Amino acid sequence: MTQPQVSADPLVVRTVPLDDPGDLLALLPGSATTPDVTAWVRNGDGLVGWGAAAVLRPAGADRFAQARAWWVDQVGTAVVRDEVRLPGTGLVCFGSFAFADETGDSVLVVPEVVVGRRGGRAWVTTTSAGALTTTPEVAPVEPPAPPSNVTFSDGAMSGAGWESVVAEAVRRINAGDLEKVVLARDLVATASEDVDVRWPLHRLSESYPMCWTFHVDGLFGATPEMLVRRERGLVTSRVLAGTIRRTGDDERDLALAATLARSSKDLEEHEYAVRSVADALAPHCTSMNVPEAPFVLHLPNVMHLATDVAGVTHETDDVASSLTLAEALHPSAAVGGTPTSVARELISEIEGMDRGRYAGPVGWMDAAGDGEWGIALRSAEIDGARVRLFAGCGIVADSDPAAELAEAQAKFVPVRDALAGR
Ligand SMILES: C=C(O[C@@H]1C=C(C(=O)O)C=C[C@H]1O)C(=O)O
Repeated sequence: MTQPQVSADPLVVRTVPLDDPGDLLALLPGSATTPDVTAWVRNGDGLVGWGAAAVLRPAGADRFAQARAWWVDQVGTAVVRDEVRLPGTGLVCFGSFAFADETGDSVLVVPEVVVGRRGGRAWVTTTSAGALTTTPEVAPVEPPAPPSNVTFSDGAMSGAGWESVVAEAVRRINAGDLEKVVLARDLVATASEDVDVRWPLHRLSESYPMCWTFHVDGLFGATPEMLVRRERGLVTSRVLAGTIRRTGDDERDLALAATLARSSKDLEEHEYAVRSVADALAPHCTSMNVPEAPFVLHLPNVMHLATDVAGVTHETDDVASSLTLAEALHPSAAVGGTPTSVARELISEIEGMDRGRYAGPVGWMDAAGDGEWGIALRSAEIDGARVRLFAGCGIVADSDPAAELAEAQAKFVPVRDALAGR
């Protein structure tokens, strides 16, 4: 296990207002010189960062507890001057957590520079251990180069191999072992040179502006699913489960959306996911609103059944509150299954790969306990010239392996396209 790194000096943090810096992603410096660029952007708003003033690499079943303890320590010792005072100003960290308890490393990073924008207001935060640094100039840099000569190949399993794993899961469900399990597969993209993560980030945020485009320590993607957002006591979660592929023909897609909203298989799968989120949030909330029926979320590649769950939390003195909630929710039935423990065991028994940080919480938090933790979906892990893409599907009693494979293919599309040149 990687030992947690604790910086000895307290963090010195300063946030000042900024004139509109334009496209946040265009500010990220070249990844060859600054590998630690971080991003969390949706519809043009969000946070981007670079450099690492403090880093923690927790692992194992208590990775969230380690992360919380570290954050409580950082918040308790940091010297902060915040002239903007919005969620995401002052001391902030980005994080990305392993899906499983047994495998994979997680990471939390406090960037040296964070630039944020929210509702027409922008700011820059500088953080360093021990001494105050000067506020850097914030300006767009040279755009990144596209990945070169990208080829794709199967990851741990071929499509046919994965279909037989799905068929095995359907057998287990019909034997009464569990109700739902989410199974994923990976795909490997290989380029002829190291991939600059800023390229796919730009492409993803352009093509999927309604999703949260993220990058933390090599894991990037554009997720449509918000595990939990906490903002001044208001807690929200966007639950997705139940998917249909788009055809590109708007009229036909509308008809398909109506079919999705009536499909008992998809409604059942969705219900498990909503229930798992509502049950996990309930102990942390004084009041909650769980809509009775889902809406259909239209994305360029797929449509999902979606439910926005909202609640009010009474846990106002927890500086890691958003992470406490993310831990309580992970893994929801949207990425694990029902019952959770049986589904987790089945995933590690038959999926045949390590998910790493795919399908784990990814996002940011500040020193007030506010933050946003998405589920790292439509994502990939970048390692030099090699990029590992992930996609998964919820399997229930009447799932068809071939249809699930096609659904997984559709979920690879965002990152696949983002790795292509223009
Ligand atoms: C597991 C993934 O997606 C999840 C599974 C869904 C489904 O099975 O219908 C829909 C949205 C996500 O909650 C993925 O994108 O990899």
